[in-house]
Order: sequence, then structure tokens, then C-alpha cells
Amino acid sequence: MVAVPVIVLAGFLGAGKTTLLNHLLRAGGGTRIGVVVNDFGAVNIDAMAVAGQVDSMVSLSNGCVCCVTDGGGLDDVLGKLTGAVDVIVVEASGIAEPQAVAQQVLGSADPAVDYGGLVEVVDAVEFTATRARHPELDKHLAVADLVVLNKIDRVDAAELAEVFAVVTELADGAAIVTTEHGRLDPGLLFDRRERPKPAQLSFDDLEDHSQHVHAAYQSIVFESDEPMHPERLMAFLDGRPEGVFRIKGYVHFGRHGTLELQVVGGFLRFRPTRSGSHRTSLVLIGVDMSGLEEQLVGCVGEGEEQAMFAVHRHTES
Ligand SMILES: Nc1nc2c(ncn2[C@@H]2O[C@H](COP(=O)(O)OP(=O)(O)OP(=O)(O)O)[C@@H](O)[C@H]2O)c(=O)[nH]1
Repeated sequence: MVAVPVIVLAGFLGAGKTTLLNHLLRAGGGTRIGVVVNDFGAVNIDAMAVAGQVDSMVSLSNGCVCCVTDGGGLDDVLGKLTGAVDVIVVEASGIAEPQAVAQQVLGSADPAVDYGGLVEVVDAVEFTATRARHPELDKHLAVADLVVLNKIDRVDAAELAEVFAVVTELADGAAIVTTEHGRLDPGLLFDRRERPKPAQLSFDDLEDHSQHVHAAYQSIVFESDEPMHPERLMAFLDGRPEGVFRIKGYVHFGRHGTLELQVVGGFLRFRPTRSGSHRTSLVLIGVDMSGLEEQLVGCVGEGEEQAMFAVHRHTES
């Protein structure tokens, strides 16, 4: 039996994991890629984002993969994929502890599972601010086998050099590649001959889940079959509290169609989607988010044509 490499794809909220995964799925050639997606919110937006491009996918939603400690958890999921694919990518939610996920793969009792390394995606734009809020994230870089410094199109050369220097120091000898939209050479992942095990890992890393970054984070899911009012929603988004670091999902604007929404820190972008869905489905992740669900309910309503201007200003063509 040939064991299937299982790559753990980690990185803070919005760093570009799903984007990188979609790139691998498009650029992977004949490699059959199995995917395990794990979203923190109860609605699995990531599963929707990669659906249709993947050979086999299993999604774990409403719980964090790094906290699946009841033995079978991840192993059961991997077992469903190993027979059907050449490589498996486990996309950990943006606030999962990557070393805990890697530890689960390393500890797999399934002989068909081979640990394929830990890839940590870093958002070059948000890196410094995120690090200031979460110094504990430094250790995520220390255990990575490959660091992907992403979104380099959004920083200038001086900022990139500065971030690169800090990442190099923290990455403790791991390879670092810079990317735009996660476009890295799939050969870097699938042809790995050496698969160094993260030496720093111990079961202690797994024991106290209250220490995990996500212990402080909450997620809110908002879903509606009624259209969203463009101006009201934009006012909500423009005035969102600082604690709301990440919003992702789909917004249905009634006769104006459905757009994908991505918010990462101060970045906000709508994107056309081919989903054809007539439903709003959003996950908000952050801290201090009380009252936001009610505010979103207040954004429901049909808007006039000109009300879409505010949305179009933030829409990728
Ligand atoms: N400009 C730019 N935007 C990017 C790049 N990579 C990703 N993005 C955008 O960043 C946003 C977040 O990307 P995702 O791939 O969803 O991030 P993620 O890490 O999967 O997010 P979570 O699952 O919430 O942790 C999306 O709007 C992407 O289009 C990049 O290299 N450059």
C-alpha cells in the first residue's frame, strides 16, 4: 500500500488558504487531490468556495479540527479519502492551532496516512497588525515546513522586505516562498521527499484548548432568503466594529444578484459568483460581536438600482 501524504494548510484568518487550495486544484495536473475543509462557523463557506474543483472533499464544520480529540475524528475523515486520491490537503480553519492538527496527522493510526508537512500561509498585509494582537502566532511559523508569504501584490518593496525579514527569523529555517493569490508551484508540495516532523510538537500542545487562539474568537452565522439592502449593508460593513476581523460568504441583493463577500481586517471586496444561489449566507469571525446579528437583520430589504453603487465601488470585475 502506498501511503498518501497529508498536507496541513494553515494560516491566520483570511491569509489566503482557500485561494491557495483552489490554485493547487487548478494547477495540480493529474494529481488527484483530496481536501478536508474545516470552517469555524456553522456554515461551511470554504466548502462552497472549493466545491466543484476537487476530486474528493470532506468537510468538518462547526468545530475546530485542532480540537477534534476524540480519537477517530480526523482519522475517520482521512480514511474516507486515502483510497481515492494521491494527496490530501487539510485546510485548517483560520484560527486552528496548526501544530495540533499536524500532531493528529502524525499520530494517525491509519497506515495509509503519511504526514506531508505543514504549510503556513501568511498575509503580508496584515502580518504586523495580527502579530501585535496575537504574539502567540509566532510559534505557528516556527513549526511550519513551508511558509507561503502571500498577498505580495498588496505591499510595496520596503514593506515586503520588512515582513520577509521577520518571517525568516521566526520560521526557523523553513523554506519561504512569496506568492500572489496563492499561486505557488504545486511541485513544492506534492513532490516533497523529505517530510521533517515538527520537532517542537508535544502532546502538551493539545491539552489545553483554552490557550488556543480561537478560544477568544466567536463566530456568527447570518443566513437569509430575503434580499439584503445594499446601502444598509454597506453602512453596516463600513461601521463594523474593530473586533470583526473576518467576514466571508455570499450576499443576495434580490434582483441585483448574488455576490461573494470577503472581509479581512480593513480589506473589503465583493466578487461576482457563479453560484446562482438566492440566499445570503455569511460567517463573521472576531471578538466582541454582540448585537451584530440584529444589525444584519436590519439590513434585510430590497434596494433601488442606485443603491448598488456603494457595493459596485467595492466589486472586482
Ligand atoms: N490582493 C490579494 N488578495 C488575495 C491574495 N490571496 C488571497 N486574497 C484574497 O484574500 C481574501 C481571503 O482569502 P481566502 O483564501 O478566503 O483566505 P482564507 O485563509 O481561506 O480565509 P479563512 O478561511 O477565513 O481563514 C479573499 O478575498 C482573496 O481573494 C493575494 O495574494 N492578493
